[in-house]
Amino acid sequence: MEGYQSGGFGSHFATEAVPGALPEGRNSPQRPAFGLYAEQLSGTAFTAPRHENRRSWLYRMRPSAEHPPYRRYEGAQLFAPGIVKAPVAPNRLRWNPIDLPAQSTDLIDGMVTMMANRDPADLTGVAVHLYAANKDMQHRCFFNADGEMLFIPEQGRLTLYTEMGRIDIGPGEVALVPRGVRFRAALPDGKARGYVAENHGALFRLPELGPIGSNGLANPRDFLTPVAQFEDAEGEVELIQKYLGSLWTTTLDHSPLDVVAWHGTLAPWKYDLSKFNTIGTVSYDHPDPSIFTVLTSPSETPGRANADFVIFPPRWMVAEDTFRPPWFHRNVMSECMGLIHGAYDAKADGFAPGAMSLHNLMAGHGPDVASWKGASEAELKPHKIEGTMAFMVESCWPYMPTRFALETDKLQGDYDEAWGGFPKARLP
Ligand SMILES: O=C(O)Cc1cc(O)ccc1O
Ligand SMILES: [Fe+2]
Repeated sequence: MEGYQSGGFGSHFATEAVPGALPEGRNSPQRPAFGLYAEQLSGTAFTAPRHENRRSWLYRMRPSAEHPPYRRYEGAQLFAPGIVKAPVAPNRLRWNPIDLPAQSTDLIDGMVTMMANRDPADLTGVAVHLYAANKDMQHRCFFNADGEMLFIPEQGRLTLYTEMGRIDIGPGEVALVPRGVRFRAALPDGKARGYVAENHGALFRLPELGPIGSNGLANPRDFLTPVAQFEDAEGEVELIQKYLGSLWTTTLDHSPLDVVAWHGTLAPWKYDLSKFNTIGTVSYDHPDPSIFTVLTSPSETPGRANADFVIFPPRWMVAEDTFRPPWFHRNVMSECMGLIHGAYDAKADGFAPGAMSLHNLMAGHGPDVASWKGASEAELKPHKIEGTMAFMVESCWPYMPTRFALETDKLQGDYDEAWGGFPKARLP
């Protein structure tokens, strides 16, 4: 845990990389130490209720206001290309994993937007991207004005050098970079592949626990926030941002990762999914997957999430007289799924690590024929599902796939066959 603060999800953190850099007793002294510039970074409206209010104060070597105008960024052709305007077919979709790039490609140029819903300017909705990269971001940084980014690695570690400190994650861990926070990514394994959920709406938070009580699911203290770490670097640095759905670039004469100290409640973090306290039935029936919610972004309608980040971790299955895998269902919410490793208990075939699926609202789905048959005939002993980690980004807004998602040869043309050939029920 060296290099991280474990004060708990959403805590008020305080950290300085140089002793004396963080002001005491006020946010904006007349002359901050060492000539640093004080800057407030808001994650919620100034007037958001206190328990939801998130902001941090950054003490940096130059104000981030000092930059030339942005112009359109012409790289990363598959990142935020805009959503196809054509009517969206009500079909279930599934994609094989994307290839690692043949040319040298960093995280930003290796981003591939698969689907999104709502316009980022509506301050709601979510976009889901894949990434595949084989090069560190060199002399360039990125930030997302459209939302917070949840990184979900599937292959290869990521080192995220952010304005607010450094985060190292690998497959099985996730990391969040708040809206607006600049970062660059290095790939310690030389290559990396994974998923990103980009949330334009209310900030991800831990779900209410209701009758579960005061412990369980993702426990607040397992979220790790970096300590301040900065770069005092002159020389050209390209700064790219995603803003209202498109990419923009400008050139600075220094690294924007020059925050020497910061304090506040808006901060990046990482979380090891193996720490999730998974709760399930110890009697009968398969509970709704909301019981596996790691993070939720509420919409304005109570109980109806703008985005839920849900995982399907290793767990004991003990339910008696129960069809144990996910049941057949039609959901008013829309479900985008991915797989980090292992196999998913509702899909015997065709859903490999790195793959993605989309079951939009009212699409009938559930176990494929082989999973249904296996689970219907299985002897119901206690059984441990091991070595797996699938996830879902569930949203109340139906997803629109991008043109790439609809045209790529990774799209499985035969996905509907997963549910072909169920034997008809025989009535007495
Ligand atoms: O469709 C899926 O595989 C995800 C899912 C899992 C589950 O256990 C119950 C409902 C659900 O949508
Ligand atoms: Fe589902």
